[in-house]
Amino acid sequence: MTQRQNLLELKELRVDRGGVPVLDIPSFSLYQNEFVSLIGPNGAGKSTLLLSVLGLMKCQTGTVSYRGSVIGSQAQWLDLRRRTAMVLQDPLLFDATVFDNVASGLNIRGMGRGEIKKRVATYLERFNLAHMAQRSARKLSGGEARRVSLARAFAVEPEVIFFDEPFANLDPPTRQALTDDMDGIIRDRGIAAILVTHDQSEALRMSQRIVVMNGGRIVQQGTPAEVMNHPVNEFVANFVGMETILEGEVVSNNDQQMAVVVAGREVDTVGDVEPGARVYCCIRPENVTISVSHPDQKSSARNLYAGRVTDVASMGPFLRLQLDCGFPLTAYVTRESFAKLELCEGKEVYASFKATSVHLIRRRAA
Ligand SMILES: Nc1ncnc2c1ncn2[C@@H]1O[C@H](COP(=O)(O)OP(=O)(O)OP(=O)(O)O)[C@@H](O)[C@H]1O
Repeated sequence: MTQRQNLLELKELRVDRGGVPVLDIPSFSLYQNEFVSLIGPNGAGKSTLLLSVLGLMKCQTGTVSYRGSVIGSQAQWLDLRRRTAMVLQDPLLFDATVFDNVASGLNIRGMGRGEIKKRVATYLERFNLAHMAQRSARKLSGGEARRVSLARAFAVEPEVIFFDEPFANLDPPTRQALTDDMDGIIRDRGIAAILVTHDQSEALRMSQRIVVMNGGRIVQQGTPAEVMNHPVNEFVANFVGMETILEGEVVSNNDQQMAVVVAGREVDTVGDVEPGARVYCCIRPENVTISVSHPDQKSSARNLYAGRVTDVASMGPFLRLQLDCGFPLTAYVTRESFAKLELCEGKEVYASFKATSVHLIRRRAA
């Protein structure tokens, strides 16, 4: 197997703000072509981490390395910033035309006029802004302003891009369209990215790795399925909401009645994704029904699996069951049902859920 190339590396990074420690990262790496999402509650240190990576925040200790070299001098920080781009929640556009805003990063980098014109035209086109190139950036809607800010960031053709909540407060269709555009460019150009987001489905859809932060520390990191299905502690479990997230591949779609293969088993779902696509099937634990004998034919649940209880944990009025059905599945049962069904660890059960209970998210290519 080829070794993944380490692009950006943080070591022993500690940051204080207002005299209070807010970031403590013993080590963190971003690899070539990798898309990482940072999630965590307000004040977890996500934005501070992005600012520190670019040398925009004074660190008490620690190093930032890029392509194996520790960044030390001002010239090295400047070089790192020129190889990267950052998109913030507030688009922060200049009082100038859309064209001039998209060109601004290229002007700073000293690119020739002819080349700037060509480059800006390409990115205006990609973000569907060509028709408003001469409009004042001050007269744009929120969604249009975000497009300009994305076009400006991508126009410098960065090696790494950082996003700090770039789509917050946008309506879902606009958000979806922008993430699709952004995802396309990131893949085409092999750009590495770190996204700070409060939208977990966005993190699932876009990322190869999710990093969960709390109190200035990384509390868990892994593939979306690892983090969602195997939270390392109660904080992560509560924060991610403990859905079951299964990696699968669509094998058929007949009029939106779809079948997805997960760990060799078929899961029926409803949606519109083409066969061959890689997806996540997300199933909320409250939508899984448990029985100890084979349910009768009248059940409307299309998905039925024999499985075994592997773990039982208390969740307030419910008990949370971890099941092994050939794939991991989480279910909630009331204490009353738990007693009535005589459930316990090791018990053989049947788990069922409706096709409409499966929420599908398309996976990014690895
Ligand atoms: N200008 C500042 N001065 C002092 N402390 C600050 C300042 N900005 C942020 N902090 C503190 O630093 C810590 C980390 O904040 P940061 O903005 O990095 O968190 P975050 O995870 O990005 O939060 P959010 O999701 O709310 O944007 C918090 O405790 C915050 O109160």
